[in-house]
Amino acid sequence: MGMTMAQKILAAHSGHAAVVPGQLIECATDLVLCHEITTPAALRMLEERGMNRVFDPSKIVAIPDHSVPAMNIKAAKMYQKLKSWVQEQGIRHFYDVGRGGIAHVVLENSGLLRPGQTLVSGDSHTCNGGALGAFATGVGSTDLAGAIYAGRVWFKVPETMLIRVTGEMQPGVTPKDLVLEVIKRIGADGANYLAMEWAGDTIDRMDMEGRFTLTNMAIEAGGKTGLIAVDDTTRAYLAARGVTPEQYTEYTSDPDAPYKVVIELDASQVEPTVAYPHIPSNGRVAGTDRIPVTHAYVGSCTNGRISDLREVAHILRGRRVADGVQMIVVPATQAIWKQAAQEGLLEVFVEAGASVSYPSCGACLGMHSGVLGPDDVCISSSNRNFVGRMGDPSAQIYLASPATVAASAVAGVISDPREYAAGGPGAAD
Ligand SMILES: CC(C)[C@H](C(=O)O)[C@@H](O)C(=O)O
Ligand code: SF4
Repeated sequence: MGMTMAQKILAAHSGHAAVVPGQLIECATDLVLCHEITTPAALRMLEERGMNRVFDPSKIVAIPDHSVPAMNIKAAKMYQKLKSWVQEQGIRHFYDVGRGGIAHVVLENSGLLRPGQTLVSGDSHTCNGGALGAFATGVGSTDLAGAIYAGRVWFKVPETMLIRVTGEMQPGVTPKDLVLEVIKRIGADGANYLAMEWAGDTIDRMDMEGRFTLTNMAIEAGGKTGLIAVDDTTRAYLAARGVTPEQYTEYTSDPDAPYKVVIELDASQVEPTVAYPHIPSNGRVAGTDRIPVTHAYVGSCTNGRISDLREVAHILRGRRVADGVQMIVVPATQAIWKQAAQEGLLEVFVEAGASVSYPSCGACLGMHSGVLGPDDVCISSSNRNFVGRMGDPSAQIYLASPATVAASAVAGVISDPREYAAGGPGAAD
């Protein structure tokens, strides 16, 4: 019996020639990503036991991103804790405020995360990194403490769900719509503890940014991680970041790999999709109900990348955000912010009446910089629409692609972005 990519990576990190789904292994971690929300708890555990050390300072990547710049004293203390630990332990890969941004997106772009590696972090969207052919997953603070101290974690080897996507996406349809469609089909627990491996000609043609959007949302279906095999697109992406093929290992699933389930998706049949409150699996076709919105948010580790911002600018150029709608655009990292500025995208957003914010998780999880009030209705490019996720529990969150968010911001009601192709409603020319 062959092995899946997930099995092969885990076997290589646990000293076994082969592993089988369900097997408990002790696995070496190549990278540990640390942010200021969950790391302090892990550090406290280690300190209380006199175990305050790191297994390898060059394999820890520290990036404050959730509550930065600090909005209150508690947040300032968490940031201080991360920063003082970084200094005390000689951690080299520290992306301070002003030099980083949302951790998952900073990491994917850094050249530090490479195919064949294992990555853990105290953050559920660590699965994002799986688009690079790495086994990347979120862990709790106790496992995080173990990883920081010993560079090892316990895993149960997951079974794999193969999602084979074929065909051309219609214009106006994006990877976000594909992943919302898959989660709608399988349910928010449809991939519980499964590795979600994406393949097929649609994925082969997709750029890395779109692939990260797919693997990022594995956790919204309960997945242990998302995975995409390395191809020329991945290799070129890594080469552009100075990573050479000798620095990584490519794993692919065997033809007779034991997939638990195979999902077939015809991309040409997928429409712009919106996940209605309060669960990401509650997808419907965008614009079916023209629901009035008070807020529009573009950002997060799912959809705050440069290609997302370009799509938003494409719709906003020459148009205005509807009166009564507060739109915020949050480039995911400093580098993306700079790129967006150079391309004139930020000017388009400001001209349209949107507010451009500094890179952070703030609005995505209702911490700062865009918290929703009672009964607010937000169309969001993020990944979670749980009760209270972005602020008041009575607020309603609808998840969608950046294009759908932009179209809805202009219309003032949830809309199909295909109506906003050049020359559509409100266009300047
Ligand atoms: C704060 C953090 C632990 C959390 C997570 O793990 O996902 C956050 O990033 C989120 O998206 O809800
Ligand atoms: S952007 Fe949102 S989903 Fe991503 S890590 Fe930050 S809070 Fe979590």
